[in-house]
Amino acid sequence: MFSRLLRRTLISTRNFSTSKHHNYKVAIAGAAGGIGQPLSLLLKQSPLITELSLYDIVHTPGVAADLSHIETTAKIAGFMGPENLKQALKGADLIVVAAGLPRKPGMDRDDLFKSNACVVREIAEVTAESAPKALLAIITNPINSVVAIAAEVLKKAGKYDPKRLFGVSTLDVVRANTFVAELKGLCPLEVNVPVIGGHAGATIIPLISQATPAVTFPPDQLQALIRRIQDAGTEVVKAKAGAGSATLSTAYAAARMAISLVRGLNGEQNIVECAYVESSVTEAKYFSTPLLLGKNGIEKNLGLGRLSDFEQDMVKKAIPVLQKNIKTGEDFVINN
Ligand SMILES: NC(=O)c1ccc[n+]([C@@H]2O[C@H](COP(=O)([O-])OP(=O)(O)OC[C@H]3O[C@@H](n4cnc5c(N)ncnc54)[C@H](O)[C@@H]3O)[C@@H](O)[C@H]2O)c1
Ligand SMILES: O=C(O)C[C@H](O)C(=O)O
Repeated sequence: MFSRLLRRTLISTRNFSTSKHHNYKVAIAGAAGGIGQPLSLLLKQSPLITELSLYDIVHTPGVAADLSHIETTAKIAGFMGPENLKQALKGADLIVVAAGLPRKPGMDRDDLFKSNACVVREIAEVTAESAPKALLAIITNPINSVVAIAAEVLKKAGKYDPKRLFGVSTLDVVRANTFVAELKGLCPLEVNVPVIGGHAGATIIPLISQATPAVTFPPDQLQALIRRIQDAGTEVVKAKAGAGSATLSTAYAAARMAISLVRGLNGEQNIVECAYVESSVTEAKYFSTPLLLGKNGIEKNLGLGRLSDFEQDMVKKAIPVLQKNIKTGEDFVINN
């Protein structure tokens, strides 16, 4: 009785539930990490996923053995080391990348580029070879730049489909929902705040004017709220004091995004998530906006919607920053 109740609770969490059952293979790169482990646990709860492939350069046999005892549908397989990456990704419908270094206090996300660029390049190269039709969802920072690396690698291999590549910025939406709910005394599950732009500092643009239910704040409280959403990653990095960055809330957010992508593949209607994707909505080549998801990944980019003057100004300021971040990613592929 208890276990059934627990299972129902886990799989009926917001956006995790589904009525149809199909066979989807999801691969997680970086599966033994601070995000990878709880993300794998959350995805093990989804009845839509029948195969969960766990890849890392360390510890995957242990993580896989542990998860494989859980009484849910997904079959678990663990793969360790680059020589097994091809097999880990083979035939995946969705690949989620949480591999690479996290921040320490005093660093910004761009400081991770040097170490994480190669990791994303390697996984994108093997994706092109092993699972060219997979949706590729990248959590690894700096998202603003590494999504461009994956795109360029896939283009080089002749396998790029802009509808299938996503930078996972769901955590910004999750945080915005939580903080707005706290300030207004609302249930967070009923709040939805689109967050557009990118995933670092001033490129994180919460659209409070488009929140549902509608909410308003005096200007100083609005400024403080936006600043808190933009700095929330740093808030966690500081609190963890050298032990890494957000892992549990990221795993929740990434699981929400992954399940939404799989529900889209499964033909469910009206699945909308914000993510950082190739875009013609602004002058920045990649930009996060709400996306309608479907059988081929992005069904429709829902665009910016109506912005307040303040939000328009934030977009204007974010564009040159994003353009610079994107160029860093593109140049890395050209020069290496
Ligand atoms: N998008 C977001 O919202 C968001 C939120 C939090 C963290 N992040 C980013 O996610 C990444 C992972 O964070 P974490 O806290 O899980 O770090 P972590 O160090 O705990 O885990 C990273 C894992 O990646 C593995 N790894 C390293 N190189 C690899 C490779 N070449 N192939 C496969 N696996 C490899 C490591 O062995 C480790 O298990 C970081 O870059 C972090 O900045 C993004
Ligand atoms: O802040 C970080 O470095 C991790 C992540 O991008 C976050 O927003 O928590």
